[in-house]
Amino acid sequence: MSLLDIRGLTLSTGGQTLVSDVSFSIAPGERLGLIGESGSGKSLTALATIGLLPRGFRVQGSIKLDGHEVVGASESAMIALRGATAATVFQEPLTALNPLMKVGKQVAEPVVRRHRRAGETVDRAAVAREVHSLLERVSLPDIDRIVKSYPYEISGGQRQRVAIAMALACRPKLLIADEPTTALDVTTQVEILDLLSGLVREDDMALLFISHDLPVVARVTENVVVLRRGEVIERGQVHAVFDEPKHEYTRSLVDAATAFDKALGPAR
Ligand SMILES: Nc1ncnc2c1ncn2[C@@H]1O[C@H](COP(=O)(O)OP(=O)(O)OP(=O)(O)O)[C@@H](O)[C@H]1O
Repeated sequence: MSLLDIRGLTLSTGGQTLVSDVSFSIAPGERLGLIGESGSGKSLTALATIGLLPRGFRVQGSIKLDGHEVVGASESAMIALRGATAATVFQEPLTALNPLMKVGKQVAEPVVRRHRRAGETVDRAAVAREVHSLLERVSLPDIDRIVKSYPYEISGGQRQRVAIAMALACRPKLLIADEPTTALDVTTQVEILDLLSGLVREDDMALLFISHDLPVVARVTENVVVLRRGEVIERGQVHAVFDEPKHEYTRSLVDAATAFDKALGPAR
């Protein structure tokens, strides 16, 4: 059974159809990239998957997340799925982080939530140990300082590592990463991409990775779906699509990205 199965997804608002008849699925452990230029409907598709579309959207079709229908699901049903089944990392880590709460406390929240869901009681020391090991897994330096820092006291790349640690704390079956490196400089982008890629493999998580950049997607996923103006125009193994794009639009994405690809260097 697919972990995520999207069939005929159509999203419209204010008389405009922004995503049209999109279908794709992700098997457990599979890494799928969703690419397309700005405004092609990538983020709306991701938000629909976790039931977080803005108000006023009409949703047609079906989204099954770990066998549960998301379209028309109640908020309480979605709360049960978010985090535990699908966790998210967004472009701007500040949106995931509370600016007024120290990093250690923020990472502790999903840890405690996960234990509560499992009906387990955990003491403060055990939570602190888990927070420490999560921050270690995302290769943050000087963890004792970082747990006591506010988000504005650490760098953008470090904030994104914290956001990834919070997603990992949920132990999700599916990680949805929406342009997680776009806001970062090229060197930090490469580090975060390689980190994400390694973590997803280690934990055998499935990954829905959203980007406008084909080389970025090629670095972390095996398959790709290409969106243009809300429609799927091409799909396949990422290297096949990269080497021999069938559609002119995909070709233009490949061409535009070549310079960046060179800057990335070889994948680990
Ligand atoms: N709340 C909204 N109300 C109306 N239109 C919206 C809303 N959110 C997004 N859109 C429109 O839907 C289209 C798809 O948006 P979406 O954010 O999914 O694109 P994207 O492919 O993720 O782009 P980007 O790479 O820039 O994030 C765009 O034309 C956008 O302007």
